[in-house]
Amino acid sequence: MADQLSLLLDSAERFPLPNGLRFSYGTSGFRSDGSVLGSTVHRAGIVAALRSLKTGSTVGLVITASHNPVCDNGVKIADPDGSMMDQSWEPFANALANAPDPNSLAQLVLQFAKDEEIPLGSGQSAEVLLARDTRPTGETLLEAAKQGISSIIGTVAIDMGILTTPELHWMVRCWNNGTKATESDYFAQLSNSFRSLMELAPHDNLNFDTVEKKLIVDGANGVGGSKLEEIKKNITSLEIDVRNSGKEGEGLLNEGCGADFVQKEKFAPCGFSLSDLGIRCASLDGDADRLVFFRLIPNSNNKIELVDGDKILSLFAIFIQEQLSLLEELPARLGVVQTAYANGAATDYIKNLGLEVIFAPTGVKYLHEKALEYDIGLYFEANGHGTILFSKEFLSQLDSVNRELSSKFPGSKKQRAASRLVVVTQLINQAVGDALSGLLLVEAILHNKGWSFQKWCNLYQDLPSRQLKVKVADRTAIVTADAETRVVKPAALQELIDIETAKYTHGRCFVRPSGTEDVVRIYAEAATQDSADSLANSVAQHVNHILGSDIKT
Ligand SMILES: CC(=O)N[C@H]1[C@@H](OP(=O)(O)O)O[C@H](CO)[C@@H](O)[C@@H]1O
Ligand SMILES: [Mg+2]
Repeated sequence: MADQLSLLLDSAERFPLPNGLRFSYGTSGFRSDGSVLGSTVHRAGIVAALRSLKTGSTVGLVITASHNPVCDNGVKIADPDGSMMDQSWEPFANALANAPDPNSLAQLVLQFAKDEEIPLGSGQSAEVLLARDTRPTGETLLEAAKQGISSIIGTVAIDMGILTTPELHWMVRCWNNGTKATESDYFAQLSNSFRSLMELAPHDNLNFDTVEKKLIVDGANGVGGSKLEEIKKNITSLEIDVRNSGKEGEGLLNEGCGADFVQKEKFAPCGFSLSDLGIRCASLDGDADRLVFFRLIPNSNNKIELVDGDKILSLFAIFIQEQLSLLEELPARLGVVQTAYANGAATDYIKNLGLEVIFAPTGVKYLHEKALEYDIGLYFEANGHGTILFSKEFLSQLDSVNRELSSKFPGSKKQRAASRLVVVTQLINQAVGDALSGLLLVEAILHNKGWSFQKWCNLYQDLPSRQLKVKVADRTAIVTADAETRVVKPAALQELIDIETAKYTHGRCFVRPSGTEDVVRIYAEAATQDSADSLANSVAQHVNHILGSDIKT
């Protein structure tokens, strides 16, 4: 233990906590300006090493700030099954990130190891897979993570290189399952399962004219574009044109492009023009875990028709439900998880399909957790982050139904439905929402259904909505309940929200503190855009009065 202590102290000495800053493991890990994150990432390395020791499995650590500006960076930890680190460890991660000096850091580690019965210093080995996105501060921060990891005796850091966030999560999951886990395995799994699903399209409802072969993808000048270039080498049935791929001269990461920009601004990203009219387009975020689709609207100054996470979710739900309806021998409890940001029209649409819809607070870790409660759990945030989870029991039943049908009724409708489901389980990234795997699944489903982009858009009409953000002195003064749909503190605020909302047809409004930015977010929905804008504005004024702030859009 003495060796362990001196190793920790020496290592922590090299990464002092910057003066006056506090770090918090928010909705999606620690995030801040990349230049001040050395100590945080070093300490996240320690947390990851301990997590690996505790679980006796490999864990992951990824350095990224997703859709945030290029100067930002961040770090998050993946658990052995590829999901986000168990939330019960977040308070420790927070305490460690803010430990004022090496001594208190070491004491926190020793105490936590004792409380959690982590075999620290026992000779047990541990492993952390590392990855980073393309941000300029990534390389230095990766070194900080490595030093944090190696300050826990017996832990090995394995650098997997520059990856999308979902690739790293996928690798951790495969590594622990003992299945192939390299990047070329990931590419092969995606392209092979995509090809298989395309080939399983019913022969009788195909109309190749309506499903355009061409897709233009905005890579947000992040890490996803170059990965898609690799995947597309093995795909012939779809013509993919990658823009904003992060190559020299193409523009800055997430600036005027990317899924966050497209979804919030409802404008075409840079690099797109009127010559792209009529073509189906998609947009990834900087670390390729979010996905939205869009199409330019003629004569509209680059405005777009948006297909957001809610509509991707609806498409996936319809497709899975359709296959299941052909397979009465395969009963499955299907559940859909959304957040309060889901458009009311989307929720109504999914409920009308006869599906169970439940709500979770913002942040995929919360949605993922709820989706695990079903045989098939589908979850999406409106901003395009989501996936489909299949329970172990369902997967094994599906496998045996598929085998039986393949031997008894090969080529039958039922057998093809079972095969489609099998392929979906291989194409979708079950570790975490993955823009690349989601994109290929969307494309294969549109092809299977013979659906044009228009048909998909027309599933339902979104209710007009408006999002605002307000900077306040202390956003933690707002406490919410019921999956963030109600403010419980300050109570007067909820009363005012209720009074404002009641003034509008189809009015809905909620307020919550962001988990990634120092702001309070306001969301409003109503029958017309003017009403949604006015509802959001009046609630923002109330937030302003009660908490003291400036309104930002
Ligand atoms: C309204 C919104 O889009 N919120 C985003 C944003 O979280 P906030 O807690 O709202 O800042 O970033 C999260 C991480 O990417 C994402 O999960 C979430 O959906
Ligand atoms: Mg992201």
